[in-house]
Amino acid sequence: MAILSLQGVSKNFGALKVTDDVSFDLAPGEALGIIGPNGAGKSTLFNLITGNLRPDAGQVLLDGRDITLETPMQRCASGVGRSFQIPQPFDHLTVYENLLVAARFGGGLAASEAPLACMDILHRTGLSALSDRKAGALPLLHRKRLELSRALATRPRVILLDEIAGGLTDGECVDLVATIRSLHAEGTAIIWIEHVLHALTSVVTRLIALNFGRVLMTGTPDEVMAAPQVQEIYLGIEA
Ligand SMILES: Nc1ncnc2c1ncn2[C@@H]1O[C@H](COP(=O)(O)OP(=O)(O)OP(=O)(O)O)[C@@H](O)[C@H]1O
Repeated sequence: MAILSLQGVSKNFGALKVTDDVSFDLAPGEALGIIGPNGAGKSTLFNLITGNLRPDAGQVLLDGRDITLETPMQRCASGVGRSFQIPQPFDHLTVYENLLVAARFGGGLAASEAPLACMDILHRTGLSALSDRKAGALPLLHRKRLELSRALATRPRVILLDEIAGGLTDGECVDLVATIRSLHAEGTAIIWIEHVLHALTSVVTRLIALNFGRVLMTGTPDEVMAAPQVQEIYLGIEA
């Protein structure tokens, strides 16, 4: 059974149809990429999955259970974690405190077990040495790492990554990809929105191309990237 399913999900902002009858299944442990031009509705799709937005039509299912009307907090507790395109840490808290909040209130960890779990995650994402630093003082790479760490601290079974590699140098990107790969290897299901295609396609086994809120194409990364309609709309290449 799919861990996550979208069934005919649509969302309008006024007259603008931002998500248009989107359906797909995510298998347990699958790594799925989502691509599409700016404004295609990628982040909106994440907001519909996490409950930050309610769809106008369609259903979101987790483990076959309809969660369409559940709050973001309920979905997080059920195992849906996310990172935001623009990192959203509590700037006035330290890196460690940010994780603690995510682990206690998002991941439901007890006060006795959360500290060790947070230190493990910080080690894994390369932030241990910065655990006492205020989140608001971190440079971009470390803010991205913190965003990923916060998502991990909620103990997700499905993690949604929104442009986590954007703005990083090639070297920084390699490290981040290694962390995401290790998550995938452990069996965490991943949906990753990314414009840095070489990073994305080095991890995901399936791609969905979105355009004007609709699924334009689904397939292996090679199939989707080679498709004339994808090249035309996404890469600006005339077919
Ligand atoms: N809360 C909102 N109210 C009105 N319009 C919105 C809202 N959120 C997004 N939009 C519009 O919906 C469209 C899709 O936005 P979305 O952020 O989902 O696109 P995206 O594919 O993630 O783009 P990008 O690659 O630039 O991040 C855009 O035209 C955007 O301006």
